[in-house]
Amino acid sequence: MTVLKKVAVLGGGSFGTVIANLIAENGYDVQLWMRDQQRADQLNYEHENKRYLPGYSLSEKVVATSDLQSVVQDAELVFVSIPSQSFRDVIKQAKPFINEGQMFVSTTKGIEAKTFSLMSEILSEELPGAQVGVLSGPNLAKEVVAKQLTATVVASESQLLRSSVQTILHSSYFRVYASSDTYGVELGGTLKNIYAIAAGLSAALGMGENTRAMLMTRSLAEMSRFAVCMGANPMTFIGLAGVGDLIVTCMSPLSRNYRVGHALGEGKTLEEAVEALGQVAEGVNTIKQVKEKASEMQVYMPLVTGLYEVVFNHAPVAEVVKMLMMNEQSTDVEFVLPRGDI
Ligand SMILES: NC(=O)C1=CN([C@@H]2O[C@H](COP(=O)(O)OP(=O)(O)OC[C@H]3O[C@@H](n4cnc5c(N)ncnc54)[C@H](OP(=O)(O)O)[C@@H]3O)[C@@H](O)[C@H]2O)C=CC1
Ligand SMILES: O=C(CO)COP(=O)(O)O
Repeated sequence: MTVLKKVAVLGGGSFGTVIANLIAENGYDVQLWMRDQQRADQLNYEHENKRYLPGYSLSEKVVATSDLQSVVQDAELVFVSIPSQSFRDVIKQAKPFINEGQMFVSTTKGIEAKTFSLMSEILSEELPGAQVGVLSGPNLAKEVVAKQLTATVVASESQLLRSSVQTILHSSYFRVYASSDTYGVELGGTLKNIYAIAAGLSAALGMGENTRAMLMTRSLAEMSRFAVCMGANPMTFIGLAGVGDLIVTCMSPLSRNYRVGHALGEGKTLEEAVEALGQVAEGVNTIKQVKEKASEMQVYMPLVTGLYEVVFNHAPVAEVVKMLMMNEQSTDVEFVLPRGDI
C-alpha cells in the first residue's frame, strides 16, 4: 500500500474541489490551491465552495490557500484541475518549487490552442523529471460531491502513480480503474465535450431519442477514428473514459458543454451561452482545434465539421443536418476504416 504524506490539488473550481474532497473524505490531509485568497478563506471557514459547488458541505480536512509554493513544494502527488487555456501558465508558476520525481495528474479535459498539446504533454514538457498521469471518466462534479456511485480511470506509464491515485481516491462510492493508455484516456475526455455540445443543441431543437442514439453512436465512431489515428488504443474508447464519459455528457444537463449546446439551440449566441454558464466549457475550443487537426491528418469527421459550421459560421442547423443525413460517404458502411482500425 502506498503511503503519501503530502497531497495537493491545483484549481479550486468544481472539479478541483471535488478531487480534494474525495482525498479528504478518505482521511488524508489535502491542500487546495486557489488563486483568490478570499475565496480560500471562505472555503476554510464555511467548508463549502460557494462559487462552484453551492450547497455541498466539504470535509474539514480540505485546506485551501493561494500560496502556490506551500502547496506544491514537497507534495508527492499533485492533481491539476485548471482549464486547458491556463494550464501551462499555472504549471510554469509552480515549476520553481517542484523537484524530480513528484507525481502530477491532470484532470483537465481540453487541448492547448495552437500547439494541440494535451495536458499530460504540457506536464512532461514543463516538468521533465515528473511522473505524469491523467484522470478521466464519467465524473460530473455535482454527482461526485453528492456521493453518487461513480467510476473513473487513472492512466499513466508509472505504476507507482496509478496505484497511488487508486489508493488515495478509491472509496465506497468512487471506484478507480487503471490504464496505461494515457493519451487515449485523455483524448476520450477531451473529444466527448464536442459531441455534448451537439447533443445539447439537438435536445433544445426537440430532436428525439432515435436522433440522440444515432448522434452518440456516430460520435463514438468518429472520436475513436480520430484518436486511433493520433496513436490511442481503440479499446480505451469502449471504456469509462470513452463511451462512458460520452454518455454522461451527452445526456446530462449538469454537463456544461451540453448546456452551451442547449443555449445555442434556444437561439442564444455563443458569447451569451458561455457568459451565462460562468464556468469552463472546454468543448468550444476543442471543436476548432480538432477540426484543424482532422483536416491536417485527413481524418473523416463529419460531425465535427458540421458542428463547427453551426457554432462558428452560423450555418443553419437544418442545412447541416441535411448534409450529414444525405452524405454519400456514410450511407452504406457503418465503420469507415481509414487506417485499418475503426
Ligand atoms: N466539473 C466537472 O464535472 C468536471 C470537470 N473536469 C475538467 O476539469 C477542468 C477544470 O474544470 P472545472 O473545475 O469544472 O472548471 P470550473 O470552471 O468549475 O473552475 C475553473 C477553476 O480554474 C481556475 N482558474 C482558471 N484560470 C486560472 C488561472 N489562470 N490561474 C489559476 N486558476 C485558474 C478558476 O479560478 P477562479 O474561480 O479564480 O476563476 C476556477 O477555480 C476542465 O478541463 C474540465 O473539463 C473533469 C471532470 C469533471
Ligand atoms: O467531464 C465531465 C464529466 O465527466 C464534465 O463535463 P462538462 O465539462 O461538460 O460539465
